[in-house]
Amino acid sequence: MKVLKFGGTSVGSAASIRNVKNIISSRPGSKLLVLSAMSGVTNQLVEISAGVKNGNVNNIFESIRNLREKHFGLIDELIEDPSVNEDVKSVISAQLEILQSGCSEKWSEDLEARILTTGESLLTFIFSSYLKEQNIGNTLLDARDFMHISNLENPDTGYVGELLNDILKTSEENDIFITQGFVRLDRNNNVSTLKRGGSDYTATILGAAIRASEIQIWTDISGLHNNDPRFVENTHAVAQLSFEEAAELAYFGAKILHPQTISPVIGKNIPVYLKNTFTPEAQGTCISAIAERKGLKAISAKDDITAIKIKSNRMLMAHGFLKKIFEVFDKYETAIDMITTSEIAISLTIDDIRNLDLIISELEQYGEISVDSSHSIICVVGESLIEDKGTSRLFEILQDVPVRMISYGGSSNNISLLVDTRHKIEVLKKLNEKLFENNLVKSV
Ligand SMILES: Nc1ncnc2c1ncn2[C@@H]1O[C@H](COP(=O)(O)OP(=O)(O)O)[C@@H](O)[C@H]1O
Ligand SMILES: N[C@@H](CC(=O)OP(=O)(O)O)C(=O)O
Repeated sequence: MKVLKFGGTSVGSAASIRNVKNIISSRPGSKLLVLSAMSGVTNQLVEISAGVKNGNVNNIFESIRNLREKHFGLIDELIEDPSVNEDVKSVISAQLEILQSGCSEKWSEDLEARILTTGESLLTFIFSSYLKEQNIGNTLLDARDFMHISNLENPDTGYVGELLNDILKTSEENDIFITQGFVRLDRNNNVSTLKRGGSDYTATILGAAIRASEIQIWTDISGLHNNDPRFVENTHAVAQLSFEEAAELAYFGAKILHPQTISPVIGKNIPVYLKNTFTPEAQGTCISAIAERKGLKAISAKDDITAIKIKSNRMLMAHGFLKKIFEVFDKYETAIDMITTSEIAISLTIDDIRNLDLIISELEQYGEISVDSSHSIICVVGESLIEDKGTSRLFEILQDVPVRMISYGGSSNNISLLVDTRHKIEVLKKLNEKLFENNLVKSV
């Protein structure tokens, strides 16, 4: 079985959905399709949840009306048979009524998750009905029956596999299974999400769970590009990446992949292909166990980074100092991304600032604290990158930009720079021009 994930733009209109149908019907073999909500829908649901939180009821009704029009319009374009059309609309109406009655509840994280995941339920039902009307047999699976993920960072794919395989065994004889991305049940069996963009993660969790032969992530661009195409011109798709290279790029901001997408498949050695729904013939990117070539592959950037500096003379020659600092971050379950030290100071970065005030007040006992928000980590990635003699040019290129921290040597595949977000686009452009366009860094 292969797992194929189609993102919001791939299911964002009737024309795109017809492309998806052509892609799946031209590829033989059994498939598990993971679908996102239509593009823009989850953003609207986020606004609805915010409306419930702030008591802004008028906007909620307006937004639910918009969602109804959008999905009814899609049904009218896709489903011709009047009685099927009507049946599908009545199921969608019922789901929107559940959404609306949920909006009269008191806001909670649980309610927010139920609101946010409605888009995937609506779209998968319409898509499954459309395929059936086109005589393409399929079974719609409710992700809440098997996406039982207690630990978001380290999902138990074995358990998910047991639940899903039991369901697959008793399902009708179909080659095509369809389920919702993004949704999970948490340790208390409440509906929750895999965080924004999480359908990619659903695909790799399910791929690992059923030991799929491969995972395909279909989106609106032909593979992972060597730089962020939203900010930089003349980028190109990277044909092949190792799991480690792709994991670094996803974690450090390459938006095409949810940050945790790669981790479930590394141990299972299942290849992941990134493909374009709108030009399916394009090669895209293959992510697999070994990097086929060494050297620079791509650059990504992760925003909303906060740098914390702890300055203390007590650090001089002292052992155990770093342990105490790390214990504070551990206590507040806050992950550290970058770290540099000198004899009297330590600088580190975090992206989760929910407990920043508490962390700072505890760190103050160890030294003088300074905090810089609105920074970006620029991550330069490639197998054995630091053996590449050309990388020293990186610092010449950036001599005009203030670099707050550098991480070099932690992994041989990655050099990270911390810059003020105001300089991010300038840095991405300069690196693209000098490292790729002038080809200063050669493969080692
Ligand atoms: N390095 C990169 N390579 C490819 N796409 C990238 C990269 N960085 C950012 N992107 C953006 O990611 C988008 C695809 O991701 P996303 O919008 O989440 O798609 P989907 O809705 O299919 O999940 C692309 O349209 C592109 O603008
Ligand atoms: N619909 C969810 C989940 C998702 O992964 O969407 P997409 O595949 O369009 O990034 C979101 O917008 O966050």
